[in-house]
Amino acid sequence: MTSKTKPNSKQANEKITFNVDQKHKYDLIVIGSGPGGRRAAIQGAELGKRVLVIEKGQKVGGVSVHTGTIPSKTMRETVLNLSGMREREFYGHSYRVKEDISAADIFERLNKTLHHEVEIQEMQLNRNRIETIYGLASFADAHHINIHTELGDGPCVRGEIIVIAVGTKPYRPDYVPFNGETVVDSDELLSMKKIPSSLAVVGAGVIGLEYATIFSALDVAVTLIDPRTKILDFVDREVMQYTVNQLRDSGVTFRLGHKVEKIEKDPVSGRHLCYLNSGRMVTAEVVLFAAGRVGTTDRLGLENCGLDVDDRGRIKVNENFQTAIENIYAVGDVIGFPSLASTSMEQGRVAVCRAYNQPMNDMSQFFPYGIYSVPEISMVGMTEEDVQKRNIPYEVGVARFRETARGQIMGLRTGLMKCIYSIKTQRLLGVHIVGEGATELVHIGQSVMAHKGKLSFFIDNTFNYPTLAEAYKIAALDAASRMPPGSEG
Ligand SMILES: Cc1cc2nc3c(=O)[nH]c(=O)nc-3n(C[C@H](O)[C@H](O)[C@H](O)COP(=O)(O)OP(=O)(O)OC[C@H]3O[C@@H](n4cnc5c(N)ncnc54)[C@H](O)[C@@H]3O)c2cc1C
Ligand SMILES: NC(=O)c1ccc[n+]([C@@H]2O[C@H](COP(=O)([O-])OP(=O)(O)OC[C@H]3O[C@@H](n4cnc5c(N)ncnc54)[C@H](O)[C@@H]3O)[C@@H](O)[C@H]2O)c1
Repeated sequence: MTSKTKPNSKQANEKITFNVDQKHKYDLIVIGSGPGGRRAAIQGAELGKRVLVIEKGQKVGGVSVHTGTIPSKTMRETVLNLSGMREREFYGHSYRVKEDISAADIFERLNKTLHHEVEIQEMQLNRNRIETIYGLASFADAHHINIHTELGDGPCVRGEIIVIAVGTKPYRPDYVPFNGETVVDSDELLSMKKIPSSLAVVGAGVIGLEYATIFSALDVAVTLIDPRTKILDFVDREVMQYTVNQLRDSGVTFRLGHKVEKIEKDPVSGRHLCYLNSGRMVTAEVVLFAAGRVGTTDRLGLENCGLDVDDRGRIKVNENFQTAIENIYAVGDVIGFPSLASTSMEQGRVAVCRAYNQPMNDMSQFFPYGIYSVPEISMVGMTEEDVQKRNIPYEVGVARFRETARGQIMGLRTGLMKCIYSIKTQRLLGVHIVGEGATELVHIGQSVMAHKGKLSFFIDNTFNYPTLAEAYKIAALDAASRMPPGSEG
């Protein structure tokens, strides 16, 4: 189902007049204070506009700060530090920095990080003289928004331009007996009181994989279930296979090609039984249901401004992030792929620049993707499958982190970088990394690609030594050794 403009009965049949005093009239209203909304608001303020942000939560920051990016990454960092996992190649697999890591250990650091992050974001909004009203926004028409606050109905506000940045929430189908403690979604996981002995993760998307591997690093017995046999299909297959093999080695159980049909609590053991369509069963103390997310559009009153959503609550936009209604834009997760904090921010900036006809460059086509599983995966550009589909003659260069001096010093036995080059032009087409520091290392490849850089860049330039970045050089030499003669580009 696609999004389309519906003739709006209220707009079409009667002209409603809203009594909005001057104080409540804004050039730009942004609904939602996540990465997309925050960046849109700041861009508006930088253009000298009077800006209001409406946020239904109690603090600014959105999913990114409160239940998504920052909490999951803080949890990962805490687990890696306290478990001593990074040092195990040297000190043995039984090495632990702290025995019996508790939920309190994890959440203490989490709360500090979140508090700090909210403070920074509030300061940013204040510094830019952006007003914030806490309450649920719902459209009265294409320019007017009612705000429902905790105390009851708040003011009706008017915006010339409106940016919807309401994000997503976990998908919660009726057949899953969520109870907030032992059958949870990814938001509820963050109020966990104790670390379970076993965890079934339903859905091997990015969220499922990240949490499955974080809990596995805590010595929890983890089973990851997904109806697809090819998980994370946007990741290079060789890199994904390498990752899955490594995870199997470290004890994660995969049930791929299996769909969960029913979840029940076993009255005797108190554990949960996940019935799979194949007839198999997975038993675990806690079930994390992470099988996708839906747009937070259900209480937005979109019908009053003539906007429609698809079956996952998402809003359709054009290349300027403009919806079917001229003065309304939408950015971030609510418009769908790629649903990243990083891309949402950029969309917020671009949407507001476009709304006010500001001259600007197009968004770069090369955005990196970082998956903070353990080990982390990151990539930019085309996968090997992409170049094959496009019939581009290519060569691949591979480097293993253990081949670098820095990798040896760090005790890395695993970690892989795969670089894809065009044979014809020698340009770098894609970088795929799995292992320590992947999400940082990928930006070197991104910069080279954005400047149309070639294989020779990595061969001719000096890199710091010892670094993991040296892997780029090793991979380039590997690719060069297989390039057909006369293909210097
Ligand atoms: C577990 C998890 C881990 C993630 N990890 C990463 C990562 O490592 N890297 C990465 O780039 N991305 C990550 N993401 C994705 C990232 O969090 C999102 O892409 C990003 O938060 C989307 O930003 P947004 O501005 O679209 O909206 P959100 O951050 O979802 O914020 C939307 C805001 O709108 C508010 N709102 C909703 N409806 C209304 C209304 N009617 N009125 C007023 N306010 C409203 C909400 O309260 C919320 O504060 C992760 C997501 C999850 C769930
Ligand atoms: N590091 C990051 O950038 C990061 C981290 C987390 C989340 N995110 C963003 O959040 C978004 C949502 O992530 P997600 O993992 O919830 O969704 P997703 O759509 O990526 O994955 C959902 C998975 O659940 C599976 N599934 C569907 N129904 C199922 C069932 N009944 N039983 C078992 N499995 C089932 C699907 O096959 C799919 O693999 C993503 O688009 C992602 O971009 C990004």
